[in-house]
Amino acid sequence: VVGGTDSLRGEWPWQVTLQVKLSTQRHLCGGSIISNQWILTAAHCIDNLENPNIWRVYADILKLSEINEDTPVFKVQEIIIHPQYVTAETGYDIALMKLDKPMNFTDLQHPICLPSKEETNIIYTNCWVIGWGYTKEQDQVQDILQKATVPLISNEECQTRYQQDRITDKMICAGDRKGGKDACKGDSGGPLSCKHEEIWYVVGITSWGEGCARPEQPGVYTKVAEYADWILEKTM
Ligand SMILES: COC(=O)Nc1ccc2c(c1)CCCCCCC[C@H](NC(=O)/C=C/c1cc(Cl)ccc1-n1cnnn1)c1nc-2c(Cl)[nH]1
Repeated sequence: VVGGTDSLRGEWPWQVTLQVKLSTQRHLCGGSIISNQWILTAAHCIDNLENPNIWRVYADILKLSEINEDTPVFKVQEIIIHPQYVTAETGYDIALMKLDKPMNFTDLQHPICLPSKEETNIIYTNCWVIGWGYTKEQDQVQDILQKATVPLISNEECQTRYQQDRITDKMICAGDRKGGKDACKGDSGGPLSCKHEEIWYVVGITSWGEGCARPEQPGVYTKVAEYADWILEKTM
């Protein structure tokens, strides 16, 4: 996250770090707890990593350095990638991971609400991008989970910023016109979390953008409300 600050422990109890264990293990993407056995993330995180057995899911983590062999970990029994996904820029950048066992919820690890399809005309004014990603374009993954507020912008304005791409109605954009705050490498798959009438919703999934926090280059997120039916069909 560019332009963010350190999160507090328990501030984002639905945020998980999705890690891949090959010869070594490392953070790959963010994800959101949406039920006791399902994690929501971006399909592009799974590119060429479709084998569920290599994934490790950690919840209730503030610092990546707190993860070691003794840290409670979830394995993944199933990965569902949206059937129309090809690349992040062309959309359908959404995937589900089924945990090998149901998670016990605590104050520090529990789900975020899904926005419902009917609520696609809510004006969200309190949205946060969260992650352990880079704080500038050439950087490295951060130890402490970062947070930054970003304003949602209209798809019409977003389309004017991305003439080479098609900003579809299943995408949502966020960022200040002057830049400065945005997701960056290592944040993708994580939630764009918006608080509305005292309840938090996963309004977006961090997907793509041209550089990080550049002026007039907003972040592009998968618009979760447009996939409510698909998520319920796959997870119920
Ligand atoms: C020590 O461990 C590490 O360093 N891990 C580790 C460290 C970094 C990375 C990995 C692992 C995952 C790579 C493959 C999967 C994922 C591949 C794509 C992914 N993109 C993003 O996270 C955000 C994109 C993004 C999103 C918005 Cl909304 C706006 C601007 C964006 N950016 C534009 N340019 N940069 N960001 C990414 N993630 C990384 C890179 Cl490198 N790129």
